[in-house]
Amino acid sequence: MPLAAMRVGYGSGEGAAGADGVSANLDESWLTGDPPWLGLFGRWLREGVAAAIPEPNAMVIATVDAQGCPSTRTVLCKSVDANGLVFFTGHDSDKGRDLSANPCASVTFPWIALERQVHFRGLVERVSREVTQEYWASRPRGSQLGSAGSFQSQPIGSRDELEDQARRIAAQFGGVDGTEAVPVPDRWGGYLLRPRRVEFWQGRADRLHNRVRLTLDDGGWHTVRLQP
Ligand SMILES: Cc1cc2nc3c(=O)[nH]c(=O)nc-3n(C[C@H](O)[C@H](O)[C@H](O)COP(=O)(O)O)c2cc1C
Ligand SMILES: Cc1ncc(COP(=O)(O)O)c(C=O)c1O
Repeated sequence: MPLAAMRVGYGSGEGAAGADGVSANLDESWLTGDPPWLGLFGRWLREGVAAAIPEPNAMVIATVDAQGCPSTRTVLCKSVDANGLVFFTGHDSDKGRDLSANPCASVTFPWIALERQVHFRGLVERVSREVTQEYWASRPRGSQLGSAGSFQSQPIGSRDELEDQARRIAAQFGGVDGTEAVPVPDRWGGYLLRPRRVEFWQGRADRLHNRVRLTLDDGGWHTVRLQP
């Protein structure tokens, strides 16, 4: 089928895997909690988990380099609370360098199977070393060794070289089957995105979608409905 002819209609509820609130129109009254995005975001995330969509906590994050050029890639959101969204990555990666130059990011949860997306934008800061260490300790040993064995976003000559490097570094900590703790590399850690703008999007028929945006200013959170 030609790309130009590929399209899916929204708003029938059929693609939505039984999630609540799909047939009803997204309404400002759904915004509950403090901050007011928290309740609905938590509900949609839980519905994504219940609907077994792949990696419901995956979010596409855009960062901007010192020249003002954006880049996007996917990361996993590892916690959410009233302060914002936490993810973990390499400080020397492209995104880590972008965030040092320009500590602002935008993320999208593309829950297409549920006919929904949520966008966040805000300032990003590093979490404390204690928070990073606690999350690191919860990761499988293989993932710890994978992160320790990779200098994220640096070039490497071949797959074999990457595997040799990872094996060498794993051996320093007793190897894949060892029991010696793998320390968190200094170059790896968590970031907190503190939202100042959040948009909930719900697909509807004939591209007449629902969009509700919340914005934080000195007076608190304001809600506005946007045209699709
Ligand atoms: C579903 C999925 C989840 C990912 N989660 C993470 C993550 O949590 N942290 C991370 O550093 N990279 C993650 N990655 C890899 C990134 O997308 C990316 O390739 C990497 O962070 C390097 O990005 P950069 O060079 O733009 O900094 C994930 C990739 C996918 C497809
Ligand atoms: C390179 C990389 N780092 C970190 C993560 C985050 O996941 P986890 O901490 O669950 O390993 C991922 C997930 O895909 C990843 O690909």
